[in-house]
Amino acid sequence: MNALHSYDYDVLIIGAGSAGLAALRAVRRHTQRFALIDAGPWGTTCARVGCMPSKLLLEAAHAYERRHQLEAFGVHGADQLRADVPAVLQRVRDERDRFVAGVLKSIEALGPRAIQGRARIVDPHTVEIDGQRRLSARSLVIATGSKPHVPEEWQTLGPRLLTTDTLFEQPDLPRRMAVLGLGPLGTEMAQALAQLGIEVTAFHASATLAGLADPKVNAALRQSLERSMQLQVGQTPALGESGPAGITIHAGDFSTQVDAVLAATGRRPAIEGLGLENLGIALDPHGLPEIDRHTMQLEQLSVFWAGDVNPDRALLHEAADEGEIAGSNAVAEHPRAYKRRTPLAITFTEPSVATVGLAYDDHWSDEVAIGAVDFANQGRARMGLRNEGVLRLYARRDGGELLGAQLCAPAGEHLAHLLAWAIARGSSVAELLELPFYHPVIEEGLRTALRDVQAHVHAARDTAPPAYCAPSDLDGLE
Ligand SMILES: Cc1cc2nc3c(=O)[nH]c(=O)nc-3n(C[C@H](O)[C@H](O)[C@H](O)COP(=O)(O)OP(=O)(O)OC[C@H]3O[C@@H](n4cnc5c(N)ncnc54)[C@H](O)[C@@H]3O)c2cc1C
Ligand SMILES: NC(=O)c1ccc[n+]([C@@H]2O[C@H](COP(=O)([O-])OP(=O)(O)OC[C@H]3O[C@@H](n4cnc5c(N)ncnc54)[C@H](O)[C@@H]3O)[C@@H](O)[C@H]2O)c1
Repeated sequence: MNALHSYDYDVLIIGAGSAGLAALRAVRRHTQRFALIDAGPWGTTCARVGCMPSKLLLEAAHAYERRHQLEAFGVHGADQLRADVPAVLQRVRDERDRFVAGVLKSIEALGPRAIQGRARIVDPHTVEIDGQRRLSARSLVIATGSKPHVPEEWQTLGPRLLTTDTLFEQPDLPRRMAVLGLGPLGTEMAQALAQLGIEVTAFHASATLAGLADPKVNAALRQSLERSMQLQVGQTPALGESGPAGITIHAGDFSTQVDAVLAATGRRPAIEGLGLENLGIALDPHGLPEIDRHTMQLEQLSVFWAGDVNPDRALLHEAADEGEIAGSNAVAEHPRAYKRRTPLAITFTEPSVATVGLAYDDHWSDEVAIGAVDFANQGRARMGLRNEGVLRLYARRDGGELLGAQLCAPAGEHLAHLLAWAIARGSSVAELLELPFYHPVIEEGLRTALRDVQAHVHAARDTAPPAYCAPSDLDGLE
């Protein structure tokens, strides 16, 4: 790259989250003339209030939930078990703090190149910090993340309104809670709270839970959630009276009283006061620029965009990829276009939920063949009393290329990875059926779904199994 020393820096990265830190790693391979600006708190959303504490809470909840199966396994006395919610939350924070400490250590090592302050863009090469000093750079990376969005009426609840920014800081949780919004985040937290013994009523404005477009998978998730909580889906809840006795919430004819509300009503890009209007580019009605997701470049500017500030795929691995692309292009002579990965999104409920590759569409024509497995009678799942959920596969009818999947299934997070890897490699269903399947494993359920979809595929080539695995042997294994 041309080091144009008329600027203070080669690159300024705004936002030290997972995307900003990935951009930093890419930038450092080429130049040491960079600075990382964050308004704080430092430590990343993922480690502080996102992926890590939420999964820690879910692990505790799932462990406690297993007590319901112990009697059936022949293990007695599980009814004596109690979840100590303050202790659960303390472990969440202790472990979370370890993850955050690792991030903070890497920031400290940057010395003065880590700048504390709120950044505002003045022009495509200039950033103002806290309205005071100005810094200039050849390139900017904007990675300011997102923030919980809570409809105004619920904000009147004051401290009885929680978001995932505040949930994990609670010393204890009340007896009755409402969860508003069952996107991936609300679904995870509603199940965690319910499994820990809190009376949860979950409200969801649409009928589609955890972003699932496939109605059969959605129905399976709904059935599983309803075992531990009261669900009100398909209408927007309204806040009724709130007093010392509780908070009243209505949804149509239904009403209930709770002690606190967790709002999981979506997140919005953190662009307020960022000065995007000073870049001189077109912004949509939400104030967001159009982004080329292969270069992460904003129009022809030397300004790059990464992470949840782009609401397109607000996931950790996508934020990291976008940071890598943005950082690499911020120091490149000419921005390069990078291939993006196969879509993969997981919701860590039990059974877990995933969307892989092409998402289900109600309007698909005959070009897409669908296959499925129901885990109710799947051998290994039954052994572990985890026999619920469905997996649906979508393949190109002509030739059988695997295109996508949605699932709510035992070990779903692992099945989803196998499927994402197969889709990324362009594998056909027939090719996947040639691969080994051990016995007895949950993956045999995936094989059932592969066979089901294969039955609806028009083979493009000779799909006879290889000689070492005759068709009759395959039948015998199930
Ligand atoms: C509860 C929860 C659970 C999640 N679980 C998962 C999961 O299991 N798997 C998964 O893949 N994803 C999960 N996610 C999503 C994942 O956490 C995000 O995709 C990821 O953290 C986004 O990283 P980021 O760098 O874009 O944003 P952030 O980490 O939020 O970083 C943005 C940074 O920018 C700073 N900033 C903002 N504005 C300014 C400004 N004007 N000046 C200076 N600094 C500024 C902020 O202080 C912040 O530090 C979860 C999210 C939440 C909330
Ligand atoms: N495990 C994971 O991968 C994971 C976990 C959490 C979040 N995330 C990511 O974080 C992002 C944010 O997730 P999210 O679940 O917060 O947001 P979301 O936008 O996906 O879901 C919020 C849901 O709340 C509903 N809603 C909005 N207002 C409502 C109201 N007043 N009452 C009831 N329902 C209401 C909406 O219909 C929407 O479906 C997602 O893009 C997701 O990719 C991922």
